[in-house]
Amino acid sequence: MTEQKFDFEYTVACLGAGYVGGPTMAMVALKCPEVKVIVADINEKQISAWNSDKLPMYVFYEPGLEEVVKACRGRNLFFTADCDKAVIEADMIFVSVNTPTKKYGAGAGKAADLKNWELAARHISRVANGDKIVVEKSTLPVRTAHSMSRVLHANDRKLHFEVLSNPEFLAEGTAMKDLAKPDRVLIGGNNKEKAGKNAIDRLVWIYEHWVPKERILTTNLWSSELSKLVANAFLAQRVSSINSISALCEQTGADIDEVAKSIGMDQRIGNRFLQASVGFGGSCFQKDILNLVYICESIGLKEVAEYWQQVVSMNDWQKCRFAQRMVKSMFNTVADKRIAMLGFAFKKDTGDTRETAAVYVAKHLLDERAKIAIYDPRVSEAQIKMDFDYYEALPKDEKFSSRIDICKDAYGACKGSHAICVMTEWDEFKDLNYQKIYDSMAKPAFIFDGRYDFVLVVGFFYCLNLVFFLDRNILNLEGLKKIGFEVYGIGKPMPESLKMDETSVI
Ligand SMILES: NC(=O)c1ccc[n+]([C@@H]2O[C@H](COP(=O)([O-])OP(=O)(O)OC[C@H]3O[C@@H](n4cnc5c(N)ncnc54)[C@H](O)[C@@H]3O)[C@@H](O)[C@H]2O)c1
Ligand SMILES: O=c1ccn([C@@H]2O[C@H](COP(=O)(O)OP(=O)(O)O[C@H]3O[C@H](CO)[C@@H](O)[C@H](O)[C@H]3O)[C@@H](O)[C@H]2O)c(=O)[nH]1
Repeated sequence: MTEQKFDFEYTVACLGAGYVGGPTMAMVALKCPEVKVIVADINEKQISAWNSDKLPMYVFYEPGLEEVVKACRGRNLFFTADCDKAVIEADMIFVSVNTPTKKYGAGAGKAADLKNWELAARHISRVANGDKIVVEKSTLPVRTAHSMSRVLHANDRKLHFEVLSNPEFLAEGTAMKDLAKPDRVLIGGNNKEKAGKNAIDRLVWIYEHWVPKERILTTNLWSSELSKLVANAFLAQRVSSINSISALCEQTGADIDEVAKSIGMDQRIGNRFLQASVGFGGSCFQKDILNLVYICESIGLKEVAEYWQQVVSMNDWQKCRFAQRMVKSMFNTVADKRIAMLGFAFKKDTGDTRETAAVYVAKHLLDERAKIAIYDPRVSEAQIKMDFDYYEALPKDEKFSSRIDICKDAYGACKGSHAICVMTEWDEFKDLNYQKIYDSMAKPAFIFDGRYDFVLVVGFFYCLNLVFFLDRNILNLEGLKKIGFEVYGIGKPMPESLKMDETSVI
């Protein structure tokens, strides 16, 4: 991308051009035309994807993103693999590198792996030619800023680096909307010192271009770092809570739709994040809660650690429960049966598959020797293959192609299958011709709906105009029953035939 010459008032760079770094910086560039924005990544492939004419949808499918990138790229938004140049040019450097769960050594399976963050900090310290503001955009354990400040200052050139925490709260699939109209922007800094206050003011100035001042919160560093972990823990806790109740509904005849609506209309509880599902996925919830658990364990807060651990354990149980329900319903065997999996992404409107519930359900079914036919409108075959490897979902000595069939559409996946499981709430799954699908399947034809979608309903309550969500399974379960399907919906009263199977011995 050739760079045109403009006099920019200020330059920001971002190390890490992933799901967060790319969209976040694109929004800064859109809203702050006088600011030059450079997004740098050590992964050259990633950078050439951002610089390509059409953003590869399997890499960055995010509604509204392409339009913003096209409007700003080459004007005040630049993507580069030259991280040195980005650091040298920038007054402020966001660090938005990945901080996955550590897989080795102390804290393996729980603690955040800070390797990338430390490398980025060392890089900045090594090549910077002047004082810089360094902004934590990645999600990090509380008190990371302290360690990072030490790493950054371990240079012999007497440079000063002011570290801020500015965690990101966007959700994938709605990232551009979330960035354009955030509930709040959180900025943590050393608000006791002049340099810290100046740095906070600079970052506030950026966001003030489009975010109302009252939505920009400034706090101390540790509150900001911790708030990000806590926000995700609370959100995930709601999903695990409603999922725990979904199991109770299935056994008692209560209906999870009705329960969620009834409790959600209580304004103290609120109606969002009450959609029961096969389990939460995505790169953040599990990782961030485990990180919180690890921090609590490390400082001896055993009871607090156990409390939050249960949110993840409940989620694991829900994924497993869903897969077991499938096996039990299908006469306790799925060996050599073709099972159509509709959706593989961890939620709709994204091609992201990190920690997707689909791969865990698939693993369980493959252990039971099923054959799986997968269709997802935004996830490539290569990505699915990588996920099966990464999560070791395929039994040893089994070839991917002998057990997994990646299909071009839902009809192809369902054809000849004994069962369908809906793993992602893609809108297109609501409008399929289910009669045609039923006719093409082995009988009895089962359908297991692991997802809820919602319709927005505007209701009037006294004089107040209340907006609430009415939950429902992604599929019209009653309609499917009329066609002849054996239907299972999360949190729906279980049919008597399935209840019988529940008590049977494998
Ligand atoms: N994905 C989300 O929805 C989301 C939302 C809020 C916060 N977060 C947090 O933001 C951070 C980034 O998440 P993500 O989903 O964008 O990750 P990602 O894996 O999509 O992107 C991270 C990028 O950083 C690059 N990178 C790694 N080390 C680097 C270095 N030293 N210099 C330059 N580039 C480097 C990688 O090549 C990769 O492209 C994580 O801490 C995550 O927890 C993610
Ligand atoms: O009622 C609900 C809501 C969500 N989910 C599932 O929970 C997961 C996470 O969904 P969501 O939070 O919408 O997506 P993420 O992109 O993972 O966003 C979360 O994680 C980000 C990374 O930290 C944060 O920035 C966001 O604020 C936070 O919502 C997905 O599998 C959803 O299907 C449910 O099962 N039921």
